[in-house]
Amino acid sequence: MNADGRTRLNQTPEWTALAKHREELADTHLRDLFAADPARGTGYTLRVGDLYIDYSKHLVTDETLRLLRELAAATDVFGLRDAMFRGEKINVTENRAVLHTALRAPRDAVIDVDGENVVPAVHAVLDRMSDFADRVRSGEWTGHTGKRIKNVINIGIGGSDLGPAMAYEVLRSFTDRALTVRFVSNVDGADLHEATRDLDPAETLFIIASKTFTTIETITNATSARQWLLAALGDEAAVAKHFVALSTNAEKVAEFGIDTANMFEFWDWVGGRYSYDSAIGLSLMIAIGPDRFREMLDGFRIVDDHFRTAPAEANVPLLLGLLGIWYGNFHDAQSHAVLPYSHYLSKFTAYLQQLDMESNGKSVARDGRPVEWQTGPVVWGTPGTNGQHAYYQLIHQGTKLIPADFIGFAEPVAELSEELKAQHDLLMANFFAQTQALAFGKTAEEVRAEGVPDELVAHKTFQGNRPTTTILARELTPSVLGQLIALYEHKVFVQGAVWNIDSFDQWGVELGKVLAKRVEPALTEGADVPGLDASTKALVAAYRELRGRS
Ligand SMILES: O=P(O)(O)OC[C@H]1O[C@H](O)[C@H](O)[C@@H](O)[C@@H]1O
Repeated sequence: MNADGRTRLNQTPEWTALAKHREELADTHLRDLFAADPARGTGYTLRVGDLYIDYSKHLVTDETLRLLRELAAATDVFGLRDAMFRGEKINVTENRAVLHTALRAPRDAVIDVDGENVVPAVHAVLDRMSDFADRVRSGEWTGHTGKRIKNVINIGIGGSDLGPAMAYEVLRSFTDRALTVRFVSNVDGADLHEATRDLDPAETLFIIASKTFTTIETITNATSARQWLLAALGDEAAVAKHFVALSTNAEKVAEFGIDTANMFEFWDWVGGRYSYDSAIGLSLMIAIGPDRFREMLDGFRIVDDHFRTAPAEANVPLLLGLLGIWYGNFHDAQSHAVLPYSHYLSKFTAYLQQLDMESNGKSVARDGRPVEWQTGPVVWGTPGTNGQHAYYQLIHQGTKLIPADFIGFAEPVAELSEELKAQHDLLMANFFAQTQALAFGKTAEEVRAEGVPDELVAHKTFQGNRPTTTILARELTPSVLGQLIALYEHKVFVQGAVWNIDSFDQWGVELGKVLAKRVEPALTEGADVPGLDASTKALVAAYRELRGRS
């Protein structure tokens, strides 16, 4: 038993049963599974909202799915889910509620944290954001000199960057094209330089996004942005018209010099990587408008409701989470590829990397004891067609098992010309062809039958049996984006619940931050930093020499 009263995961009978079942299936090929069940292609599918989910090309049978659901039941995934939705402090190491779902709750919902209903505050901020976004979009909110705001720059990092940056890209065709919206995250001065070099400060609004408002990269970039603005406008008072803050920390916002009247608030029960549907989404809301932002929230809510109420057999986030566990814990898969067949989803996987890897990249259980089972996978991927001409070789014929999600849309984006829309069928032909090739491969007999010389047969054979999920929707809309993100949020939740880890803290990012602060004086002043190891010391010396400082 654990300190939290739970049997160690890998000692449960459900785990052992899955390990045994895995052995029994060792020689089963997807070709066999499809041959045995002609209805598999339609039977192994689910719908949630506008999403059609095909999981038939997975190395699973009804029995596998039953055993996986038993594991979920034994680990009380739904119990933890209900505790999350109720606002219980399931982020145990930070003693916090986990309530990103409250960010998209309807106005009349009641969700208490420490005896207070948080929903009215959520809607009050959304209303203020909407009002502000409308004023910027209409030109009513002007810069210090009276010029209209034409450029919006979000300065933030991690969860205060990836969400809005990704969603802006995804929903580009819904944005006000007259506005230039950019995202600066890297403390490398080149990032801010490139984002501002062709802009007029008098027309530029900076949105400083930071949950804590202590993140050194963001504060450094925000300070430089203020200097850039003041160098041009020369008046401290200009800051009030060109800087707004998105944060949970009013004190630090005021300390930085932004009037808290220009601050949009969120709360410690919203994790950074779960925050882009909070005030952190302000840049996105300015770009797409409040109505579309709310459509996106509605999309999130569709999947929240589904996750909360659908029975285990039809629960899509549960299914996707369990499939990941099947491969990561019982097939030794180390990574998970997310391969969108949409140019607009180019930053989607980067966003998921933080969502998944910061949440489930843990090696101690909730009781603080080391886990004896694999936890979160390496998540990676880029838009699929480009990947096909680069790394798909390894997915098709390499030695590693890489389960993958394929995400595609039936309709091209509305604003494309007819000629460009005509390319969509070719895009989607690739989409369908790839999962077929991955699942079914090409046997040596088939290769031989094509007249391939004997010495090349092995090279041209595709083993197949590579599992994929296909996620298909009619079109890419704000609602569909919300649905997709909520789907992955809850998938990550399911996996963390089974693994019995805290998916909502991120202590693993702290050490590097502390060391960076300690190392900096060694770079700038040549200070003798105590505790520097021999390798780092030599590297610092080389750096100083290269910069002509020694
Ligand atoms: O929003 P902030 O407080 O500036 O934090 C920005 C990011 O930095 C941290 O180091 C965490 O790893 C992330 O979870 C967070 O999203």
